[in-house]
Amino acid sequence: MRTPKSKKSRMQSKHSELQEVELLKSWIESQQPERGSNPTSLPALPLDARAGRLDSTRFSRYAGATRFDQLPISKKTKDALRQSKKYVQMSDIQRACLPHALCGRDVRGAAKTGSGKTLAFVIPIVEKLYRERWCPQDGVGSIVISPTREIASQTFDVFVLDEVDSMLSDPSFKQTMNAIISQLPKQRQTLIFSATHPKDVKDLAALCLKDPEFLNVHEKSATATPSNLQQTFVIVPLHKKLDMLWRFIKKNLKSRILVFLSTRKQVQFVYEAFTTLRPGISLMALYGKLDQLKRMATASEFSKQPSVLFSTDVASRGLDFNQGVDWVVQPNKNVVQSVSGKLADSIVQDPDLHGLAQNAFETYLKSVDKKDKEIFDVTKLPIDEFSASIGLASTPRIRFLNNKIKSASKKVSELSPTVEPEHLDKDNELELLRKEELDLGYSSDEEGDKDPLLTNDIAHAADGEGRKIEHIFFHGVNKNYKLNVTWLSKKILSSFSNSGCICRIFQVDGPRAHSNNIDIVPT
Ligand SMILES: Nc1ncnc2c1ncn2[C@@H]1O[C@H](COP(=O)(O)OP(=O)(O)OP(=O)(O)O)[C@@H](O)[C@H]1O
Repeated sequence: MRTPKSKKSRMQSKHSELQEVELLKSWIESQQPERGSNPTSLPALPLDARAGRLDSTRFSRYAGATRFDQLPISKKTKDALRQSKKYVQMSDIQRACLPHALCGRDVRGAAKTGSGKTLAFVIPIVEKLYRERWCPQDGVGSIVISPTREIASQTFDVFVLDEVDSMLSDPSFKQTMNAIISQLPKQRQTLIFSATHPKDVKDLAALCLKDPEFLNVHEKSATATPSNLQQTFVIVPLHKKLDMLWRFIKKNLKSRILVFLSTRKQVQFVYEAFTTLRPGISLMALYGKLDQLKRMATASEFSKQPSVLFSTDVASRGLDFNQGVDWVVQPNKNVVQSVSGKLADSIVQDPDLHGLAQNAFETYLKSVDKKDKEIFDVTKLPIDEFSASIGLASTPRIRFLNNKIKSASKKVSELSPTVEPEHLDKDNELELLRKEELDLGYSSDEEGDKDPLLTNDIAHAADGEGRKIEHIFFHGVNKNYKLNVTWLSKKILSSFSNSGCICRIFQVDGPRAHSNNIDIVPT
């Protein structure tokens, strides 16, 4: 137990702190880095160079410092950094930002994720509050806003926005942030940090920074991730994703695998479902609605042992998992085991799991629908296969999706040319399901989103006169989709115009099948 300090020693330490503060203020003031400069481009200070007061009027330069102990920061901070043994040399973003931030300037810092941005703002905050002799009676001295509770700490003299790019991607966060900014005192130091610097970030910086220093230490880098992070991707059809994930986990039972899923309900479902199937590795789940203590315990537990952490994007930025996360991807389509059968069995026995599967299904589709519509089209997803792949016996009816499909079909019929009366054949009117539901008889393992009318992968035959017949089959017709014959003819003509064949189009609608022959005349 530490013995309480006597009044005399408290006075002495207060006196030496005040002296230190005066020294720090003079040092900082006299050696301010040039405005607009990037300290990393200055020559490094010699290793044995003296730091601090050099004589009665001169102080050492701190722009260009490479080590923490060359900076005008308090003994307390230096001791803490030294004790951790880890923090000796500064990272690039720290070398660039700290000299400007320590002399009270607004800073906009951009550097890759994991490059040490946190200390680049924590040290200036702590130091400023120390030099100002800030105490609890003075109220809130600094506010740090981070996108997740895990990395946020509530500390108004210094205002920090960390991971601002990630925060701005959430409209509700943007609103909250604007409300906070409108309440801040005009006199303040503001530091903004991000891994990327899109227009949103620049606009916000223009709004809340005064004469800022912009320090981008990785601007020549093509990516916002560290160069030693190996990135691989595997294209997996939606309905095979769970199988692939299961296989991947089973192959990496000694690893720490962080799995991001689009929604909380998906996390809950995959976590519960895989727990039921017992993969042989400990499983964990992390999402925003979990109690904060549980979230922190989960994140810390994950760092300690081989495990799989299913998470929403609550863990996607700023969380520092001590020992790193391993991930090896070895996709091999032929050996992918199917978990859907096992899942279907589990779901039959467990109504709760059934409810979770339905929620996961619906929220996944909604999450896709929220994405960039030019790239992601929820109506093109193979939803029946997806539903079966997560163990559901029948595809749940999703109202928002049905409405979308209806309006998509309306657009198709509006876009297709008007049918001339003589071409209309009521008996043979074709009904078309939406494009992605067309099935040309590929096995269920076939992937891709092929346009059946443009593919040559169709059955061939010949008619009595030896003319080649191309057969096109449509399956699973949805009554809402009416195909305009003229439109279809044009589409076929564009594909087979030189083939001189007969196109025989089959619509297979349950037990009934209609066919419609269209003669294609060689052009
Ligand atoms: N100068 C340093 N020397 C050694 N380790 C450091 C140094 N600065 C930071 N680190 C360590 O590097 C890791 C990443 O730091 P930090 O979380 O601050 O990065 P970041 O840029 O904020 O990342 P993100 O964008 O993901 O939040 C942490 O484990 C931190 O302790």
